[in-house]
Amino acid sequence: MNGYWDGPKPEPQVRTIEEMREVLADPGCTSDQPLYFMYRDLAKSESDREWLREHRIRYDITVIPARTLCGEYVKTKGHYHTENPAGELYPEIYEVLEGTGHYLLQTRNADDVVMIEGTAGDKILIPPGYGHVTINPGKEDLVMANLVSSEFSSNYGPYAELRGAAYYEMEGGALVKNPGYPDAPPVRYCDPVEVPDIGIEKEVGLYDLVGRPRSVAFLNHPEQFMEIFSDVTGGCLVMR
Ligand SMILES: O=P(O)(O)OC[C@H]1O[C@H](O)[C@H](O)[C@@H](O)[C@@H]1O
Repeated sequence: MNGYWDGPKPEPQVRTIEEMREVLADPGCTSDQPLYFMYRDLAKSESDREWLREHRIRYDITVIPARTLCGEYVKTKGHYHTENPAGELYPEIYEVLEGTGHYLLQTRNADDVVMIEGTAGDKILIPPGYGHVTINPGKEDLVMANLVSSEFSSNYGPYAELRGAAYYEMEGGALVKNPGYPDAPPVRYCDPVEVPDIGIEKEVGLYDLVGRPRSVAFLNHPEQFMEIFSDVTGGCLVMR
């Protein structure tokens, strides 16, 4: 992540293949290398850290090296988010800093499966109600940042039980249906978002939203933003 972060750099959390085995297309695959690196709860200064804490927001950077595991592109483990006090599931927003990301979203009962491709500068919204996996389908590292409520936690159980997301992306780009989801519909495709109303734009880095309460309020109060988000995705991402 050198070049994308000039603040204090903590030790990353590292995902190993052992933690990922149950969600891989080939659970018998072996690798002695770490799969991806998560630099969580970053802040460039003490005053930024205080602001992030006050507004209950976390900024993270994740680095996913370009590799395949027994023919499957390396991806994140996959999780759903918990509910906020208003009963809405927490959303999240990503920014691609380098490389290409395939964000594979699915509803809790997998009756909607959506792929969003992002390259440098693109912002990818994970709306309330969707779980997500990020895949690096490229030949270079995928470096991405995210803003998310510091109050949320990740629920990995449903992905683990069904052995991953509804589809596996294999080398060359083929999407192979996970037999654990016999009724999953075909993948739909949506685009990255811009939400100029609240200052989320391609040329504005996510970290630049630190210090702008209006830009990040949706992360803790998604229930107040459902219409805006439905509009900016042209209805492609259904708010649930
Ligand atoms: O938690 P995983 O499914 O491994 O996905 C990895 C990512 O998850 C969340 O979005 C976190 O906010 C990121 O810090 C992390 O990099």
